[in-house]
Amino acid sequence: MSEPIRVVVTGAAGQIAYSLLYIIAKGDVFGPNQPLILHLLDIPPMMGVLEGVVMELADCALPLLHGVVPTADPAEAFKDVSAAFLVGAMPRKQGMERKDLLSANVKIFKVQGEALDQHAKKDVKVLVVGNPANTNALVCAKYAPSIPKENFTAMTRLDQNRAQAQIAAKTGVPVANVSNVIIWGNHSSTQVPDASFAKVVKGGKTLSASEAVNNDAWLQNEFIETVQKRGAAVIAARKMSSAMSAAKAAGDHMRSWFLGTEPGKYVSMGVLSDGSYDTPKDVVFSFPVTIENGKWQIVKGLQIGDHYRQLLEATGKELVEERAEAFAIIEA
Ligand SMILES: NC(=O)c1ccc[n+]([C@@H]2O[C@H](COP(=O)([O-])OP(=O)(O)OC[C@H]3O[C@@H](n4cnc5c(N)ncnc54)[C@H](O)[C@@H]3O)[C@@H](O)[C@H]2O)c1
Ligand SMILES: O=C(O)CC[C@H](O)C(=O)O
Repeated sequence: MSEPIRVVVTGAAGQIAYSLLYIIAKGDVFGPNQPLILHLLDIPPMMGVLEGVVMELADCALPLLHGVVPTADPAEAFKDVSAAFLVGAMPRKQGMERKDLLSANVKIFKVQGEALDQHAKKDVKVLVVGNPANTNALVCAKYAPSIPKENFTAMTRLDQNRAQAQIAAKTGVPVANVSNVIIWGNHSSTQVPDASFAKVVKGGKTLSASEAVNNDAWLQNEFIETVQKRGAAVIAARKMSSAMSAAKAAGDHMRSWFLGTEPGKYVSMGVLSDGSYDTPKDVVFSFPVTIENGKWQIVKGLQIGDHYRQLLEATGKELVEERAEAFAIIEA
């Protein structure tokens, strides 16, 4: 068995962390032979709640969990970590606009970028879950200049999982039989769920999603809207933001990053745009990626249809606007 790695989860006393910590500590993310020391960061008023979470982690009696460090001090939380799940931020509640989150949350990611820069391992892999996730990841990367920019990513895996689940339900196959659905752009209602290159295994055959669904109008309209609005639908029903599914997706994202993608398959991640597919550069944009040896690469050369091209433009425009707003707030 290898030496334990240090993994930080911020917002550790919150909803998403409550599911995520168990997923990580039982070995679903870094593999069954990788022991861990979990660093749990939250704000001072939440230290009592965090104590309860620490008790429960102990009571789970998980063999891979070699230590737990609960703290309200970012320097201690980020010390020597190899992986960072940045969950801690305010979630949107009913009646709040997504833009309200920008002013509430963006400064957290400046502080945490600086703390990562000073205290984390230089090859730390950072996943931003806290919303607005793409722009928060951009801010975090900017304030951690000693860590490579490609080590900062934002979560669109929940959108990918939602899209896969919609296609599985429509075609009557288990969700694992659906692959290569793409999420382009921002983790917001402008995101572009795109099944043009998706595959569905049905009746022993591998089909395109278009063949399997046999309803392109559904794929180009209702499917896209359902996935774009799924987070809001969960908030309306639960009166709280998605948590169990968000935790599962965070685990999936980091697992793919550490352990790689399967041959012929790709996953979607918010990464710093290099301008591929005519997207704006220097925003964190979700692309399809393949991953090998801990390094992601944008899948190139896909032929994007006109319908999707226009949607990609709109989500890119939103990210450019968010970037301007975020840095205006930070620099004010
Ligand atoms: N990217 C996605 O797909 C996705 C999906 C679901 C939720 N989210 C976002 O994840 C975030 C967390 O959601 P939640 O439901 O767990 O919220 P929550 O309110 O239950 O928990 C958030 C926790 O973060 C803590 N926190 C606040 N500021 C902090 C700071 N500076 N440092 C450390 N901890 C801090 C809070 O005290 C709280 O315990 C929200 O912004 C939500 O919108 C993203
Ligand atoms: O605030 C929202 O609209 C979405 C919350 C969360 O990011 C989700 O996708 O479930």
